[in-house]
Amino acid sequence: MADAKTQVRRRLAAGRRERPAAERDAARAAIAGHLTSALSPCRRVAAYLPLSTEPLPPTFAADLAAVGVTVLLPIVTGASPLDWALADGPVTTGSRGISEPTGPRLGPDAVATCDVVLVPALAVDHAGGRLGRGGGHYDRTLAPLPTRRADGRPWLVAVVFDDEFLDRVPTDALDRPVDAVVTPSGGLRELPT
Ligand SMILES: Nc1nc2c(c(=O)[nH]1)N(C=O)[C@@H](CNc1ccc(C(=O)N[C@@H](CCC(=O)O)C(=O)O)cc1)CN2
Ligand SMILES: Nc1ncnc2c1ncn2[C@@H]1O[C@H](COP(=O)(O)OP(=O)(O)OP(=O)(O)O)[C@@H](O)[C@H]1O
Repeated sequence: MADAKTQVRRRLAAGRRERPAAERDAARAAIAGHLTSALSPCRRVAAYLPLSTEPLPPTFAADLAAVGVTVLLPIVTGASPLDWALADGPVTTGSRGISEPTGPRLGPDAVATCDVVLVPALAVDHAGGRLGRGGGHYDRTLAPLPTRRADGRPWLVAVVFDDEFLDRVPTDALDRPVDAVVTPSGGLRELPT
């Protein structure tokens, strides 16, 4: 029998596939507006190139770079923590249909040098619990960061549609809570983690 996370993931992934394109595009535009104004003062941001169903516009990383932010993008390297490269060069199609940057690899530790990490999620709860796609890529990547923000680590921001910000999502001990969530209608909100 599929575990609790798998069942919730299936439901949320189906919801994303069924979401009308016009609704998705309006949500993407709202999220980009919230994030661009909040993140434009940052020095370095770890973003990602979205899949076709995700609530971030495909141009978001380039748009943020265009306002002077250094933007890093993830590269999947098997079961290791994600590697990173700058968003300023060409992209290629990497593992599982994800677009990946082709520039020099900065190494997994580069994530720690960012002010903010945008974290993809299928859902987030009010305590910062995050449900990802199940690869554990972000959990492994974020695990080495200090637990407390006072110890100097990036702000972790999950990006979801309105109806994916839930009271509770299934989590386990390896799941790293996020510090904030951005939704189209709610904007960028800090979470009590
Ligand atoms: N945009 C984005 N980049 C990311 C992630 C993510 O969730 N979103 N990841 C987070 O860890 C890592 C890649 N992990 C992934 C895990 C599963 C699938 C996946 O299920 N792909 C489907 C196609 C989905 C679609 O088109 O919507 C497939 O292979 O069938 C993709 C990426 C790193 N980069
Ligand atoms: N810090 C870690 N070190 C090693 N393995 C880990 C770590 N965190 C998670 N994993 C493993 O990764 C797999 C997927 O974890 P989980 O279901 O929490 O993924 P997820 O959070 O949905 O995915 P992602 O982080 O890619 O968005 C599990 O087998 C889990 O044991």
